[in-house]
Amino acid sequence: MIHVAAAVIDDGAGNIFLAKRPDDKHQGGLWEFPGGKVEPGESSEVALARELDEEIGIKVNQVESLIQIPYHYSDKSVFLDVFRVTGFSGEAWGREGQEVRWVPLNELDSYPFPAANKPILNAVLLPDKLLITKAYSSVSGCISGTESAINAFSLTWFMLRQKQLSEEGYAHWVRTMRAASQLNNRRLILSCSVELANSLKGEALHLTSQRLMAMSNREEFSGRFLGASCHSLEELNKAQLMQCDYVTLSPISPTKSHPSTPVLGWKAASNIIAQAALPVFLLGGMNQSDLMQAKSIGAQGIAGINAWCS
Ligand SMILES: Nc1nc2c([nH]c(=O)n2[C@H]2C[C@H](O)[C@@H](COP(=O)(O)OP(=O)(O)OP(=O)(O)O)O2)c(=O)[nH]1
Ligand SMILES: [Mg+2]
Repeated sequence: MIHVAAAVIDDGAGNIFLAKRPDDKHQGGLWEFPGGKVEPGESSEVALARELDEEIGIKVNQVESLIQIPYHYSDKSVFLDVFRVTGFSGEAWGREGQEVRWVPLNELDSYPFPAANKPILNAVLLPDKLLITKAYSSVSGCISGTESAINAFSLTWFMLRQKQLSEEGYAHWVRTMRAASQLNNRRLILSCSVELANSLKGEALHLTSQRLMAMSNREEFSGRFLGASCHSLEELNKAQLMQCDYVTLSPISPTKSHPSTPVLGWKAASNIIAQAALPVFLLGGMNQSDLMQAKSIGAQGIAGINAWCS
């Protein structure tokens, strides 16, 4: 297994730094997050700083772990240890003659990357705080409640979970929310059947663990982001088999919405995340103050219904 440290660098204005791999190298001609092999005895962070100096001429002074991905190509196996660079000095350029580019977030998906990079893209495109709507009795109440939580916590994504609604009712709420002024420029994750999500042309769908376990092929969903609720390693493995783009892992701590469900706790969550090569949101009893700890055990971030109440 070749241990590689790679960097997601943003310019603070929503652009990500990419470099093109030379044609004659492994995965040549494809775009990459700059970085390279970790040398024996070197830590990933030290390797990252060395590689970014060598390849793109910047001095890194702050990084945050983003995601770790073991991947088996037919000719070699790599372990990508991916960091978000949160502080650096100097101006990034192609110091080895490679083509480089600052790419807007919404164009990242159109670049050809090595196959191992899909989870990195997902980790970059998904937020670290995810709102799951509580049950509302009217769509107008849902819109105003969701808008105020989104504004109060600067959220960009929300999942519309309304288990009390029929499929018809859910479709009606989605259409109404899409027409609503503030919510239509946030990213909506549907929580419904695959069939309904496809007919609503949803870009993102969250599966219950039952729907996940019943799914037989990723291609059943036609949108970009497929997520699923997981409560165990078995469900996580199924989510990875279905090439899910992210999962939620729950319940981490006791929660108002599921008071009698036994909790996983942080230790078990951390062990499950270590087996995950995709972004994991911790769910259940989470609130804002848990975000740092969640990231420190390798999670993408936190999700919650009651996490976003001031
Ligand atoms: N840097 C980087 N490597 C990636 C990405 N995705 C991916 O599959 N890889 C693979 C390709 C290579 O097999 C390996 C990285 O090796 P590298 O060629 O960058 O190594 P290096 O910078 O130390 O270069 P060299 O001294 O071996 O020429 O990881 C990515 O996004 N960034
Ligand atoms: Mg390299």
